[in-house]
Amino acid sequence: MKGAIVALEGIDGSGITTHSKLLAQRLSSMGYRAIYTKEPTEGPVGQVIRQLLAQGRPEPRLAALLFAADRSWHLCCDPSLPGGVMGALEQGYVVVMDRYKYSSIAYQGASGADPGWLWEVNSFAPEADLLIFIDVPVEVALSRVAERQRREGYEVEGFLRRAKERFYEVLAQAEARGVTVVRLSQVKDDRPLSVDEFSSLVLEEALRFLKTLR
Ligand SMILES: Nc1ncnc2c1ncn2[C@@H]1O[C@H](COP(=O)(O)OP(=O)(O)OP(=O)(O)O)[C@@H](O)[C@H]1O
Ligand SMILES: Cc1cn([C@H]2C[C@H](O)[C@@H](COP(=O)(O)O)O2)c(=O)[nH]c1=O
Repeated sequence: MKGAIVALEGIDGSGITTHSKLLAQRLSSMGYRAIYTKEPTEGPVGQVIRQLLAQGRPEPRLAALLFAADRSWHLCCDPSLPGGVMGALEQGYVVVMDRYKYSSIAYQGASGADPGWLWEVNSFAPEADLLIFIDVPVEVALSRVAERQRREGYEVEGFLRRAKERFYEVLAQAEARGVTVVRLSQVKDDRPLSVDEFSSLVLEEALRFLKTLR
């Protein structure tokens, strides 16, 4: 099977890391050649990004260019993957991405950068095959972020509300670019779904998509 990029996206505190890792684990246990990876990476540019995020919100064009540079390294050269993301895809991996280019268009867009320019700056990166957007109320996401020892630059209510609005626009634009987009709410009948319940929903959507590639 040719490889595929399954990108999980959402605002801080929506559970992207949790559910990306669980998805990669569950796909692997079912016999898929699946691998988890994240952006920003732990590579040289990713480390610079972390330093800037610890100080606040970077200037949007600077942030966009740094995230794009980190993405370029991730695609070609990240040693945690067999030949970077592109090498893993060539070897037939399902690459489960804990954030990808769509975070940049939403977050740096919400910071004031022009969306058209953001799409252009990230046009070198292949589109995801499947984009799963984890939809949680901002209040729920914020309550989870509040439990952390340290907050990073984007983890403030007003900004996350803007970023979430931008994500809705990005999802439509991604779909227009041929990406299969699935928006999954973490709340059902006014009740937040547990980690296991939501993880099963994510797996179900991923399996439904992967079966179309066979
Ligand atoms: N469906 C869920 N129900 C309850 N708690 C959840 C759910 N999914 C994730 N969590 C919890 O929410 C917290 C944040 O999850 P996680 O670190 O995966 O968020 P994140 O989206 O990656 O945030 P950030 O992008 O800021 O890193 C964790 O404590 C995780 O256990
Ligand atoms: C890939 C990417 C990420 N961000 C933002 C989103 C988060 O606030 C931080 C760090 O991400 P993490 O999931 O908490 O590790 O970076 C961004 O603004 N632009 C991007 O391209």
